[in-house]
Amino acid sequence: MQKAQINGSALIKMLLPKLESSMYKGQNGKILVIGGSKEYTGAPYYAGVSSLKAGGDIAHIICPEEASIPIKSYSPELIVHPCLNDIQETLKWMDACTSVVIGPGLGREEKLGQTLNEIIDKVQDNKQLKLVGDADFLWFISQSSHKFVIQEQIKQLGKQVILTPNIVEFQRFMHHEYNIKEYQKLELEFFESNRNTCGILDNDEVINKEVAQLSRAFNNCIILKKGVVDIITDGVTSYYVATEGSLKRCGGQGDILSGVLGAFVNYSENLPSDQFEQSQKSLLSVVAASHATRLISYAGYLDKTISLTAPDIINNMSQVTPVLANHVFLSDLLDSGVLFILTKKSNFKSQPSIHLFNNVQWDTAGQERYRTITNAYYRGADGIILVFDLYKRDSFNNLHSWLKEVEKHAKNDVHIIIIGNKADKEEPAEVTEADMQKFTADTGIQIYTASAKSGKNGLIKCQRKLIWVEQCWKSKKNERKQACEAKGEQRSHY
Ligand SMILES: NC(=O)C1=CN([C@@H]2O[C@H](COP(=O)(O)OP(=O)(O)OC[C@H]3O[C@@H](n4cnc5c(N)ncnc54)[C@H](O)[C@@H]3O)[C@@H](O)[C@H]2O)[C@@H](O)CC1
Ligand SMILES: Nc1ncnc2c1ncn2[C@@H]1O[C@H](COP(=O)(O)OP(=O)(O)OP(=O)(O)O)[C@@H](O)[C@H]1O
Repeated sequence: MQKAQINGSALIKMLLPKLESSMYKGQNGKILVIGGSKEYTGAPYYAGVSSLKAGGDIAHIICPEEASIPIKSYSPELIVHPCLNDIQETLKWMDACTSVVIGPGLGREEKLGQTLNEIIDKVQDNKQLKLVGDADFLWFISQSSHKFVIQEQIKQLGKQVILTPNIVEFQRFMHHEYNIKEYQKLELEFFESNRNTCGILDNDEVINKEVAQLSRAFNNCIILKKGVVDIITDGVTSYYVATEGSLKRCGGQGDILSGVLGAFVNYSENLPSDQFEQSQKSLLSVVAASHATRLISYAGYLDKTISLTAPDIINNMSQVTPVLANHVFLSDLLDSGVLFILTKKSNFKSQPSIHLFNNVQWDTAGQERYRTITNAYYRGADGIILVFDLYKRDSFNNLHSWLKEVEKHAKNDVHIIIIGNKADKEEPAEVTEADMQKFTADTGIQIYTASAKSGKNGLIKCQRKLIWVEQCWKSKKNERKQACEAKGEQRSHY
C-alpha cells in the first residue's frame, strides 16, 4: 500500500547549513569518531571522512594506538588521537566536539565495556551532544557482559542517542526467534510498492512494529534500522526511506552512513520551527541522512556497478552532496521531484556541482553507450539539461540522439534546456548562430549559450547559475508553448 510521503530532498535542502563569509571553523560541526582496532582501520576512516564530506568542519578520531598510524596515513584531514585506552584524554576530546559516532571498527574486547560506560556518562553530562552508535557499539549493547549497564545508560539518554543496526545487529536485540529471510521478504515487498520515496510509517506496520518497540524499550532513543528500506523511529513517530541505494553491498556503507549522520545531527536546528515540531527535528535529520547516503551510494553504483567500493562512494560525495542541494533548489522551481542534469563529461569540469550525470558517451555512430544507466536517470527526471560544446560539431549533432532518448524514456512533461558551452572563447565557434537557429526552427527548442569556465551568462557561481537556469526554464516553457500554438498543436504540457 502507498504511504504518506515526504520530500527527502527538500528536507536535505532545509537541513544543510547555508554557508556565509562570516562563518568560523567548527560552526558546522566537530565530529568525534570513536572506533578502530588492530583489524579494522578502514571503518573509522570512512565515518570520519564522510562526516567532513557531508558538511562537518572538523573530524577527530579516537582509536587505540595500533590503529592510529594507518588511519593517519589514509588522510591528513582527520585529527587522530591514539588515546582510546586513556579515558581522561578521550573525555577531554568529547568536550571539544558537537557529535560523537561510536563503534565503527571498534572491536569487541571485553575491557572496552568500562570505557564505553564512561563515554556514555559523559554524553549524559552534555545534553547538546548527540551519540550515533553503530557496529561494535551495538554488539556491546546487545551481547557483551556489560550489556545491562549500557542498556540502562542508553535509556537515560533517550533521544540523544541514534542507533543504526543492520538486520543482523537488529536481530541480536530480539528475545525471540527472528527470521531474517522472512523479514527481508516483507521489506522487499514494501520497497517495490514505495520505491524511491520517503514517508511516514505506521508504528504497527509489519516491517516497523519491532523497530518501534525497541526504540520504546530504550526510552524512545532514535533507531535507524538499515536495510532494503531504512526505518527511522523514536517509537512514537516513524519514517521509511525507500530511496534507491547501491545494489553492490560493499563493506563500509554503514560506516559512511554513520559519518553522514554524525554531521547531519548537528544541523537539526536548521529546520524551520514554523514547519517542524521541535520533537521531530532530530528524527528528521536522521531521515535526511539516510536519504542522502542512499542517493550518494546509488550515484556511486551507477558509476562503478560491481566494482563499487566504499572509497568510490566517499569520493563521489563532493560531487553529489552539492548537487543534492542544487537538485532541491531546482526542484523547487519544478514544483516537485529531483532534477537530473545530463551533460557531456568534458564540458563541465569546472562545474562539478551540476555534474551528476557525467559518464555518458556517444560513439561515432551516435549510439549511446551505458544505455541502462541513462534510462534509470531519465525515469526520475523532472528536468533535463543537455550541454554541448560550441567548438565540437559532433556534440551539437548528437543533440538529436539525446532528444530521441529523452522522448523515448523520460516523462511526457519533462522540461528541457539546451546549453552551448564555452561561449567565453573569442574565436569563431564550430557551431554557428545559424546552426542553432535552424535547430530551434526544427525542434521548437531554444538553445542558450554560456560558459562553465568564465561564468559567462551566469553559469559559474552556484547561486547565479541557478537563477539563470530558472530564467531559461521559464522562458523556455513559454517558447515551447508559443511554438506549438503557432503550429496549431495543443499539448497538456510544454
Ligand atoms: N574496512 C573496514 O575496516 C571495515 C570494518 N568494518 C567493521 O567490521 C566489524 C564487524 O562488522 P560486521 O558487519 O562484519 O559484523 P558482524 O560480526 O555483526 O557480522 C555480520 C554478518 O552478518 C552478515 N549479514 C549482514 N547483512 C545480512 C543480511 N541481510 N542477511 C544475512 N547476513 C547478513 C554479514 O555478511 C556479516 O558476516 C565492525 O567493527 C565494523 O565496523 C565494517 O564496517 C566494514 C568495513
Ligand atoms: N538492500 C539495500 N539496498 C539499498 N541500500 C541498502 C540496502 N541495504 C542497506 N542499504 C543502505 O546501505 C547503507 C549501509 O547499510 P548496511 O546494511 O550495508 O550497513 P552495515 O552492514 O552496517 O555496513 P558496514 O559494511 O559498514 O558494516 C545504508 O544507507 C542503507 O540504507
